[in-house]
Amino acid sequence: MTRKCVLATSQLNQWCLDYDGNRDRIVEAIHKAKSANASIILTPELCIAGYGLLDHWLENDVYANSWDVVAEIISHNDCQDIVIDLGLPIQHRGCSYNARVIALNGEVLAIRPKLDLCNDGNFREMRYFSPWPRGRVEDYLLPEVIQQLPHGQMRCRIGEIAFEALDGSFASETCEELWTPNSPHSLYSLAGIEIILNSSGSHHELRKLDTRINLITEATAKTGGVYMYSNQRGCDGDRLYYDGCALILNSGKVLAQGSQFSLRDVEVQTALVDLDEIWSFRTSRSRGMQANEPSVHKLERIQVNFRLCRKTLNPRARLTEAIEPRYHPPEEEIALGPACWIWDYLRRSKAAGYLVPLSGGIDSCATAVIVYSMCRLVVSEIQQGNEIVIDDAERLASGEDPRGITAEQFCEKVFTTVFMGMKQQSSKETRSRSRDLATAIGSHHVDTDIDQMVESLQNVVTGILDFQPKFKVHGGSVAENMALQNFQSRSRMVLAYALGQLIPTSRGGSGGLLILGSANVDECLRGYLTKYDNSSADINPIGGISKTDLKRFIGWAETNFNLPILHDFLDAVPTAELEPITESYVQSDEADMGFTYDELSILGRLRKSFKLGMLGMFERLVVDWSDRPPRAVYEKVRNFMYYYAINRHKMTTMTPGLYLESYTPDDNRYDLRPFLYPKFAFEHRKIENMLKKMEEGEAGVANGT
Ligand SMILES: Nc1ncnc2c1ncn2[C@@H]1O[C@H](COP(=O)(O)OP(=O)(O)OC[C@H]2O[C@@H]([n+]3cccc(C(=O)O)c3)[C@H](O)[C@@H]2O)[C@@H](O)[C@H]1O
Ligand SMILES: Nc1ncnc2c1ncn2[C@@H]1O[C@H](COP(=O)(O)OP(=O)(O)OP(=O)(O)O)[C@@H](O)[C@H]1O
Ligand SMILES: NC(=O)CC[C@H](N)C(=O)O
Repeated sequence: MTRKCVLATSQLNQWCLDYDGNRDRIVEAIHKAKSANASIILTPELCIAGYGLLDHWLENDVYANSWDVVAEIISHNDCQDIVIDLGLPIQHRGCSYNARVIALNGEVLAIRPKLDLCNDGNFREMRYFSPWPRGRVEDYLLPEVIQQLPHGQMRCRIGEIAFEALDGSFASETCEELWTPNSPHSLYSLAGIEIILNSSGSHHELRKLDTRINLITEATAKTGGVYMYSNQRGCDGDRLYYDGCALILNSGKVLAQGSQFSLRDVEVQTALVDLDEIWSFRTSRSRGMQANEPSVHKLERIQVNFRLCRKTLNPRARLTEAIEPRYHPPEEEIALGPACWIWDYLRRSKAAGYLVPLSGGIDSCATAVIVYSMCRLVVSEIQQGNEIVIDDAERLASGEDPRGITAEQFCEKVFTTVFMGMKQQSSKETRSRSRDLATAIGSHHVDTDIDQMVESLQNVVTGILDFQPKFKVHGGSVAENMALQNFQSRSRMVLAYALGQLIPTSRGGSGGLLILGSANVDECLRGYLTKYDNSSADINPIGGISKTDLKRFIGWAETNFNLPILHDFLDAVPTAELEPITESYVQSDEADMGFTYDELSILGRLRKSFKLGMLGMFERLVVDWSDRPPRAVYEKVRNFMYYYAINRHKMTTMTPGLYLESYTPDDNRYDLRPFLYPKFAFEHRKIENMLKKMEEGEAGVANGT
């Protein structure tokens, strides 16, 4: 005898507060699962309202609306005869919980609130929800909308509960619970539970997927049993891209894996498993001894009068075989994650397209290539007949049928790039690199100069002050030199917004373009940007990426997107081109900053970690940069911290950027450090004392004393 059953998990592109859309996507997933003969379907964390509601979780409406949607789903014709595990917020006895409703045939079997809330980095669950105490189970009074369903059900159990169906058992754990040292799945496994359902709201970070898959693989390789993982996908209205990747594992082996980056709103993964195999995996004596601990037997179980192993299954059907998990290299993650995020943003904001001020440097080039990547994904989905993408693309193509369109043609419709040069400052190379990139990706390109704008501003200022500022190369002071540079960079921002507002109309369409920013993390931390220049935009797909990773991405795209022009961007010397080019002087970013980009990435990484103050940074780098004299290391740290401190105020105005690492500098949502700093005199004194001892020690070694 075997106990074969089909299990289904899902990844859904939910949108915060889009109750109707979210419900329809959940019902579609349930329909797909049933068509595959599944007996359980798992959905993402808090998927009824969307995971990233943030302070909306404080509104009463959200709780009531979520129950309305539960009632609609569990009484829907397509949602019968299958166990449904749904994510929603719950109010109970004066507290709010992040919870799951487990339902079957129009009845709520129980509610399972989250035990370990996620409160690190950008997660703020403790601001809205209380963690549910382990082991507690009590009665829950169901809302009227459920009481009025045909079952007339008044109450259900709420708490840490497992379920025993007629031929198999299952229990839920929610996202962060998997990431904690004492995960509940260990207890459930010792209690003999065969299927764990993990419903998640987990966002994409570069190089994170292997941590997620390793956690599940190690957990199930040790405990045995099936582990199902469901995750939200897409941009649900904020700075995160949730990266799906729904999984089904059995005892350490991956059976099914959903895509991590795709424009599909609903994806369902299924696997045919034999629950009897789990028993053969769990025969060790040491496990048996632990399973007899009294704590294991306290787990409350709900009896479910339902068979997971459907009689209609073909007895000769093959069990799902193990596969190798798929990981994208980080370069490809940059190409795909931000591209999916900006597609959701574009279709949901109903804007007419994007505009990128293209300078001929790496950062704006990377942003432009991400938009091109979005166009490639859209065209590929159109070719595969994705009706939702076709509808959105049709709107963006001013009503033209997008079937048969190429990525470059679509790019021309939705994407404008603008080179805004200055006659004395801009080189031929940056202008032609920008134009050549635009031609290669197909963007609608504007090549213009801003001399007139800048001169007008300069004339107004000169008139007011009765003073003519000069560049450094013409004998001007530091303040004059800086002001003249900032006239240009801030004028570009004004022109970018003016063009963004009018380009669609001037081309016979309507609406406005969203301006994409392209400030990278390292330059932000150093403050190497002008406040309210093109670093200020509507959204920034590369706001969470370091310069080093961006360069690797451009190298990857050169080959994988067949864009030879990208090689020229990699070879170019980074320059802001804000000072006049003379026979003997060309401005250089690295000379201006006082750091190479590699040094900046290292210093920036230490600042991003939140763990080290100035002293800690010095102590770390004096070891890592052991080939440099300690005083030279100190100078780098001291200068970096000087610029960090005087420029930190700029971070309060950073463009909302996609979080792609466990850090972004933008708008103090992630980085809650202040923006006005003293001069670190205390730290300087301390490090000077340390240096004195180090230098005396080194001199002593050199003298042999
Ligand atoms: N403590 C404080 N709290 C709040 N605001 C403060 C402030 N201190 C200055 N400010 C404000 O900030 C202004 C100064 O900041 P800002 O206007 O940005 O100007 P600032 O930082 O002085 O200069 C811009 C810097 O960015 C560099 N840059 C510009 C453009 C492109 C690139 C490139 O990446 O290639 C580099 C440029 O070389 C220069 O080092 C002040 O005029 C004042 O309004
Ligand atoms: N000549 C230009 N034409 C159009 N946009 C420009 C120009 N110069 C700068 N920008 C815009 O302003 C942003 C900030 O300029 P900055 O010189 O700081 O760029 P950067 O940090 O060197 O990066 P990039 O590699 O994009 O040049 C650029 O990313 C770009 O979007
Ligand atoms: N929603 C959560 O609990 C997130 C948990 C976990 N840190 C993750 O990123 O997947």
